Amino acid sequence: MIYDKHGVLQMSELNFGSDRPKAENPIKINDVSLRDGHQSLFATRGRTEDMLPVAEMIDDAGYNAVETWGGATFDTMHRFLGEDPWERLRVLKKHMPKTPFSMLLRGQNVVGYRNYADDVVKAFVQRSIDNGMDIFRCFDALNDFRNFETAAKVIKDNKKHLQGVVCYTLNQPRLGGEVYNMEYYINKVKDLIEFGVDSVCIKDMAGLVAPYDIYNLVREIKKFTDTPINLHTHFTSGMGDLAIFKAIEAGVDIVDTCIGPYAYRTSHAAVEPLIMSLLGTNRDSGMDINKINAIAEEMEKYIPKYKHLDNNPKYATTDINVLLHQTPGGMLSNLVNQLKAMDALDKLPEVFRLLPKVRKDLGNIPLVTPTSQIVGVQTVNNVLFDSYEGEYAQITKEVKDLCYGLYGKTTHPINPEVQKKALKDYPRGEEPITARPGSILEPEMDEVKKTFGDLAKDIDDEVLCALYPVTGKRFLKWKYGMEEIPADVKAKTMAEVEKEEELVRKALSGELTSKGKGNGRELEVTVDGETFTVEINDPNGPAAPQFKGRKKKEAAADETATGSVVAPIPGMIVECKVKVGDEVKVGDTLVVLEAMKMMNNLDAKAEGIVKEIKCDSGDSVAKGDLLLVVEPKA
Ligand SMILES: O=C(O)CCCC[C@@H]1SC[C@@H]2NC(=O)N[C@@H]21
Repeated sequence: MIYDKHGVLQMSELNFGSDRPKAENPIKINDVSLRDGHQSLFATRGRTEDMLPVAEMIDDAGYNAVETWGGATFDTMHRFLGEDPWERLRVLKKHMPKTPFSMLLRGQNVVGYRNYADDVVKAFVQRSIDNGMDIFRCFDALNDFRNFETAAKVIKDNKKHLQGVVCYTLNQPRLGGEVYNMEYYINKVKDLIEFGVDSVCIKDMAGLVAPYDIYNLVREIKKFTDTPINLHTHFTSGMGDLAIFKAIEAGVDIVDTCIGPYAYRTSHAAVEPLIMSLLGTNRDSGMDINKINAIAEEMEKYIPKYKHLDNNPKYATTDINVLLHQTPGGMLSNLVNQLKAMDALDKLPEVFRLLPKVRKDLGNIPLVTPTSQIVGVQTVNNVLFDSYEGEYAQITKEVKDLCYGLYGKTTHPINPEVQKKALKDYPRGEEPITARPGSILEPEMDEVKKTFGDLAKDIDDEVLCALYPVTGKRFLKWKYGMEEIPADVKAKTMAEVEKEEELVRKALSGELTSKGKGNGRELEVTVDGETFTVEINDPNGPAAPQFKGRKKKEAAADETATGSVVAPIPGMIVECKVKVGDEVKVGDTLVVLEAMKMMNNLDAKAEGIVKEIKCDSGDSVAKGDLLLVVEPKA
């Protein structure tokens, strides 16, 4: 008896434990907290040390699989956290030997933002397997499955699980093109099955799928295949839980969830209500809610370390606007941060307004890493540079590559005018290719070995450098003690986090004096001899104050001097292409600047001789920083 005579639910009567009768067709549940959960909520900054306390508990909870790696984790770990991504995989595997590990692999883009050569893809997948990976959720941002071929072969040769992904997106009716419909998705699923995948994932990376749409889609798929179907959706619009429920009703086999503290907003449905909602039904997961609850309570303890990374200033946990701009959560927070750094946050509405147009220009592609980044950043460039140089004045290298066909086949043809502009003087030629991109890319691993020499001590180091040459090199110097890990990269203890929170509290209550950043929103405070900058958000507003870290001295840029080349946007110097004394002509590339993961060539605007160089590979630069001086020809 679950209800008493008044119809009131008697919780004590429910058998919450995993010893309850097994359901007819139990839903299989994945946990994605340790990868997509913190990627979606906390800019992928989750540290291994905060995963270990729950690792064994998660391993014991009866999940189908646990997503521990891939996506943006590889990038953020070595770049921002000073952590070796391979080591995380090994350590987690030691603590979680029972549950299969799953990773998000961006097909030929691996865990980066461009298509890599086949030898890099092979080496990466092989080392992932050797280090403990079991299930490869393999996707391509254009749904061009030729980009799976190289990775799939290694996965299959090693008898690991290949989960093929169809990226789910919506039409933008205002802009025409009704391509993303039932027929499209059914054909894509059929293509995957023919490809030989072990399971299929419908990946709704932005949280767009409506409950009845997924219901109908799963029903249709179930008519022609027994291949297990996995739904991955985000909560963002608020439809996530409803979509999962309808998919379960339609017979979906596996769903992705997060544990409470890492769930909702731009992340995923929480596992707890799902387990409870299905209890006693034919799709009961069989999982023990008490075990999950214990994990949630442990995870809560570490949230103070990450709360400041949650950029959402709103009280609402849902955002229906995502159905219009369709930008995945991970990309949204990136856009906001970058516009902030450029003092251009007021341009965000304009970026959202133009984003669908840029998406259409670039072939009406799904927006998922790296295309979300490529389209988002190009839109930012169009907004910021448009006023004085016309649309597409600063085209990123990745847009040029996309126009050339280096990412694969776009859903619709690219706007010919944009394509022509992008491919002007493109080094591989001005005529786009139609072949599988990997088939024309020259091998890269030998060059990596030569370039990094003794610094890369093993194949894992080499693969890291192949994927991320500049930040990879910097990371290896930290790893082998050749350079000190900067303070803002090092992990903070809970005591330090608490001290920072205390500082912010004091700053807000007026106990600390402002050293006047002018606008009254930043305070410089000294505690125990250390100087900190504390950014104060509107104390009356809903957002928490943000701790910004140790104050850095920055040289003022000489923006006015003739021949000065300054950073037009903040970013990181990848390469300075010239040296002092070089003669340059208009259009010659002087510097390659990475901004928001995209490469921008900064070209000479006038003829002259390079007089001074003020930047080096790996330098972080702010907007307006002086990079070099070119003395104009008389
Ligand atoms: O924080 C960083 O700088 C690293 C990640 C940046 C890009 C992420 S990757 C996942 C998400 N999707 C995108 O297109 N961009 C973000």
